[in-house]
This record gives sequence, C-alpha cells and structure tokens, in this order.
Amino acid sequence: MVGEPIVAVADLHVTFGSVTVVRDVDFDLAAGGALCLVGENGAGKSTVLRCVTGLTDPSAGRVRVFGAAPDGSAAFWRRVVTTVEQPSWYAGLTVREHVELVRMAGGHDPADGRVDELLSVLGLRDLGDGTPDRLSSGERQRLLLAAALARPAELLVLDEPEQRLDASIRPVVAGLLGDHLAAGGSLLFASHDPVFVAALGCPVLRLHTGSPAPDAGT
Ligand SMILES: Nc1ncnc2c1ncn2[C@@H]1O[C@H](COP(=O)(O)OP(=O)(O)OP(=O)(O)O)[C@@H](O)[C@H]1O
Repeated sequence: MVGEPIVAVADLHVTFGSVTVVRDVDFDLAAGGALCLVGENGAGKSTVLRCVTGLTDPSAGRVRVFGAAPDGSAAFWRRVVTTVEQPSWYAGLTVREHVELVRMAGGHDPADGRVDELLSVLGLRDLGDGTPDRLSSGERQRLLLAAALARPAELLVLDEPEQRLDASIRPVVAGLLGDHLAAGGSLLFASHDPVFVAALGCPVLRLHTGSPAPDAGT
C-alpha cells in the first residue's frame, strides 16, 4: 500500500460491562478504497464503525483516521460523513431544505444542481416540499443518504446504507457510492445485502460475535 491508510484499525477490542463485543479486529483502508463489514446481528459492525468515527471509545487497540485518533472535532467532521448515528430532523424544514442545508454547510451553493440530482435519483423529488416526519421509514433512509451525499467527504462511514430500501433503489445507492469512490473518496460501511456489496465490488471483512472469522472474506 502506498502512503498511510486513511483508516487504520489494529487489535481493536470493545467491551461493554463484562461482555466483549469486538475482539481483535484489524484492518486498513487506503485513501480512495472501500471496505465492507459483514456479519450476523450483534457481530459488532456498528460498534466498529462507531469507534472509527470516535463515537465509541475502544477498550483496547488502536484506531487512526487520517493518521490520528478520531477526536470528534469540527476539523474531523469536515472530512468524515457518517450515518452511524440517526440525525434529528429540524421541525419546520422540508425534505429539500434539509439537503440544501447540508449542501450549504459543505461550502457549496445549494442551487448548484447537486441537491436536485440527489432528490431525483433517490426518488425524493415529489416529496421535497414535505417534512421528514411524514416520510415512510424507507423514504427517511433515502433522505439520510441524500443528506450524507450532499456534503463532499473524504471518508464516508455508513451503517447498512441499504436498510429499509426496496430492491429498485439499492442499485441506485450503490451507484452513488461508486461515484463517491470514483471521485477519490473512501468508503467504510456495514451491510447485510450481498448483492449490494457485490455491486460495489469491494473487499469484505466478516465479523462474528466479538471476533473476526479466520477466513475473513465474502
Ligand atoms: N452501548 C452499548 N452497551 C451495551 N451493549 C452494547 C452497546 N452497543 C452495542 N452493544 C452490544 O454489542 C453487540 C454488537 O452490537 P452492534 O450494534 O455493533 O452489532 P451489529 O453487528 O452492528 O448488529 P446488527 O447487524 O444487528 O446491526 C450487541 O450484542 C449489542 O447488544
């Protein structure tokens, strides 16, 4: 690998109370690369993603993002976008206004076409003038992804981006994430959908309740 990995995880352990839910997890993610965490419910995928974004502290081991421990600073969050935590939507702001707000916060003109493009490809265009509380759970997931993709990020950390999406929209999301990678961004995500993962064609790390399987792979 040329240069320092954008994400470097070594000997990661996470223990809640007396239960170790992540054990001996190791991986590197190169700048511009993608990695998918897979495994059964409770295998620790979200916990690992939370450690990478600094939302959960490792019990042992090392997590480095851009060469430093994730510190939750504004500088860190300018480079990283995540859907690991569900956002709170602003009362009174429409679906479109939420995406525009994120686009603006990323330093872009909200009328530059990207918001329209995201709303359109994610099937939210006709719902843009409504408020998020009126959306179905799948529509809300589409909004979550539209907002995540409205702000350019060097590293996307997504927890099951395909969840609650119907089969027709999953390839669209895979395409958007492929665009992010083609533009030089990096992607770390968890997924339960092998078809979705195959569409991205990225390496997979399989976790098993607290430890990676010896035969990590698809
Ligand atoms: N804050 C916490 N306190 C105690 N236990 C926790 C906490 N967060 C997660 N866990 C436990 O850690 C284990 C791993 O959870 P995690 O959410 O990382 O799994 P996952 O692989 O993402 O699962 P899923 O596929 O269901 O999303 C689970 O048994 C969960 O109950």
